[in-house]
Amino acid sequence: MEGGRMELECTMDEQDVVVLDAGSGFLKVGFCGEDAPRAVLPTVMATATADENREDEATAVSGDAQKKSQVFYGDEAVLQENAVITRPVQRGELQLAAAEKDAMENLLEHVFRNVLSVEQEDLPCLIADTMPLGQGSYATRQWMAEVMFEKIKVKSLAIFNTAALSLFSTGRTRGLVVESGEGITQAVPVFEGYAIPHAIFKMKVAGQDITHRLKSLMAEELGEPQSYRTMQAMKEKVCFVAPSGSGGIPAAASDSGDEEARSFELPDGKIIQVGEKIRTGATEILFGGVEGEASMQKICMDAVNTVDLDFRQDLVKSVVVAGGTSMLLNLAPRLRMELKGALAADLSRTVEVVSDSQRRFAAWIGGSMFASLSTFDQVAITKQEYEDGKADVRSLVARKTF
Ligand SMILES: Nc1ncnc2c1ncn2[C@@H]1O[C@H](COP(=O)(O)OP(=O)(O)OP(=O)(O)O)[C@@H](O)[C@H]1O
Repeated sequence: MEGGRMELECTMDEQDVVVLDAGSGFLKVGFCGEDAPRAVLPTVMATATADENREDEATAVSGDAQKKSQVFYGDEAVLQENAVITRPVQRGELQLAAAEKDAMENLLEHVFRNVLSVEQEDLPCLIADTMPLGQGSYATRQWMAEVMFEKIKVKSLAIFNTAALSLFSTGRTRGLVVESGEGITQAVPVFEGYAIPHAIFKMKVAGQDITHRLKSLMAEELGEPQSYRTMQAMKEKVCFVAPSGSGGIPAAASDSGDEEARSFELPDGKIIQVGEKIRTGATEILFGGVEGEASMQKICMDAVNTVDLDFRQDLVKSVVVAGGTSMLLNLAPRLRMELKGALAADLSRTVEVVSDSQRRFAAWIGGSMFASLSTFDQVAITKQEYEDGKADVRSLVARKTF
């Protein structure tokens, strides 16, 4: 290994390993060795009370004999209007309340049975977890292990930190991973493939907050509110990061440039042109301005300042952006500029922000690559180990997840 980069020996195994990354917004799932997830669906379950008079609905009978409830997952779930919506992962953490656990378990069963259409039993599985291994993640990892072995009946299970996997997808083992998804943005120092828990800094400002900010800016502009889904699509199409901060954009922005890049079709068919102030104003919250929350550059600085002096150069040389929100145009150069201005001279000179083309699904892709290696079998918890360690699954996940 040289300078934190390593040779990736992708020794393909014959076996299919299911690779799963369930984020606050989207669940990514597919098979090892593939370069993209087979399916990406909202991490959402909706339970609607069905109209009793409608005979044509496929229903699940609830406890109440009078009522029937219908369950939807993913894209179908977010479209439901009069339904109880459950989002089991919030701000990057699997919620352990009964309703959320129930939703996650059902969602996993749905994914294995209907989305992947695989024989449910006896498949190895790799799960990406946003929370690093440590006290805070033991309970969720224990619950995941129980569900995967007892309900999904996997053959073996490995759980890895998303940041370590994202870094792995770039061929590096040392670096500062800046993950920004739907619910959480975090700066995670990774050393020789391991996330360093005490040096992780987070902020609750990510894709969902940009979407909400855009929603309110557009409601003012159009005089009527648009749905979250519409605003999410608009964000992904027209928003970008101001190269040098909001201060760099003139008050009366010229709105010049590519007309296609700033136009968006509303659900009613009307095509609007979105001004530069809105396109960059919504994303500016990543760099400060949300009360009580840090900025992307602050969490990076905190992470760098928390690790050993010897390791700081390695970190700033490989600041790797990952997650859906890192797809925003100009995010990497802006972060580099902010860090250059904030770091001490010796570190500022070497700072480099890596923005791979596959960054949106970096954690999933890293998982897909790792699960293809022959070492996967050596690190995964086998069904036998789970059965033997059942009395203390917590200590099993503490010992055998990463
Ligand atoms: N091209 C794009 N431009 C801007 N944002 C994008 C783009 N593509 C995806 N996103 C945003 O990325 C977010 C989803 O990213 P990702 O799938 O990494 O999050 P997650 O894993 O569900 O959440 P988290 O990691 O926070 O728990 C959404 O907010 C989505 O709108």
